[in-house]
Amino acid sequence: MTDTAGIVVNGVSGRMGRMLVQVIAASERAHLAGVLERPGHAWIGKDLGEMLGGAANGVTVSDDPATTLKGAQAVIDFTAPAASVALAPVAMQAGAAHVIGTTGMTKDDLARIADAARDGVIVRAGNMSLGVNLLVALTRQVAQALDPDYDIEVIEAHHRHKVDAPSGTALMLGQAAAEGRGVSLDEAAVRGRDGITGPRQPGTIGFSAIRGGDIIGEHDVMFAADGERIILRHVASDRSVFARGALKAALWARGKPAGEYDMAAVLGL
Ligand SMILES: NC(=O)C1=CN([C@@H]2O[C@H](COP(=O)(O)OP(=O)(O)OC[C@H]3O[C@@H](n4cnc5c(N)ncnc54)[C@H](O)[C@@H]3O)[C@@H](O)[C@H]2O)C=CC1
Ligand SMILES: O=C(O)C1=N[C@H](C(=O)O)C[C@H](O)C1
Repeated sequence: MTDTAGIVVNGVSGRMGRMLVQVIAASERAHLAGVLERPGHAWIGKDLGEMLGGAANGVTVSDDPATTLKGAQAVIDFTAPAASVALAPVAMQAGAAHVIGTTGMTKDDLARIADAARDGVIVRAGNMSLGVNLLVALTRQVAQALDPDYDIEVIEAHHRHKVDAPSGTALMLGQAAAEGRGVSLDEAAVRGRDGITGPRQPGTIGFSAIRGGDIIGEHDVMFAADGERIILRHVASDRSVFARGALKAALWARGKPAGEYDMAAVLGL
């Protein structure tokens, strides 16, 4: 146990928190060093194994990050923007890497995370899967290769519980398309259309979001021109792809210089 990396999971009762507990349990290189939930959550002070519907496992759910992170290699955090922003300096102070999968951050949230990363290692990505990070690289390459008269549209679909749009992944894909084309995403983005919108403005990058049922996460990048369309697609059929990527990031972070990294760095893409 002691020669494996101690990993703390934040937001342990959530969809990703539960998946991370399973992925860490299956890993030969990591063990669960602690679990966190938000203050006031019904699981605080309870045994994690019992809360998950099984036998007691001796891991108590805490709402005290500073204490729980002592001695841990990393904390993996798929929660909410305010929670991740608040945790970042605490993780840095504890000497733990902070792996952030949380999406829906504002520019101010991102600036605060970048600020915290001056004191330690943060790995942050809107999507931790290998497949999506490859798709990001392909999107940049295709956008660079095509003339600007190929209209770029990013279409994403997620489950009914998702609270942010466009998804973090869609924004990564849009950013890659903008970089490939040599434009600013802030200037090119068109987010959703409704009513008399007028014809499509040349050079824009459109975003559309679908929400429904239990869709785990689907992303298309469409390059549409007169006479043809190219569509790059990723479909996640199991949340373990995100959790495995996050654990890989947590292990990769060991000994890295302070700074904010993305999954392209972790995966060597
Ligand atoms: N980057 C990636 O690969 C992925 C990112 N996500 C993102 O991760 C986030 C969470 O997604 P889900 O697990 O589906 O949501 P969820 O709603 O199922 O879980 C969120 C958990 O965070 C907890 N939480 C909220 N505030 C907290 C605090 N202050 N301290 C500790 N825990 C706190 C909640 O109680 C809940 O258990 C979302 O932003 C989602 O977009 C989800 C999947 C993959
Ligand atoms: O909320 C989710 O579920 C997901 N969120 C991430 C995003 O916003 O892109 C990644 C994945 O698609 C699942």
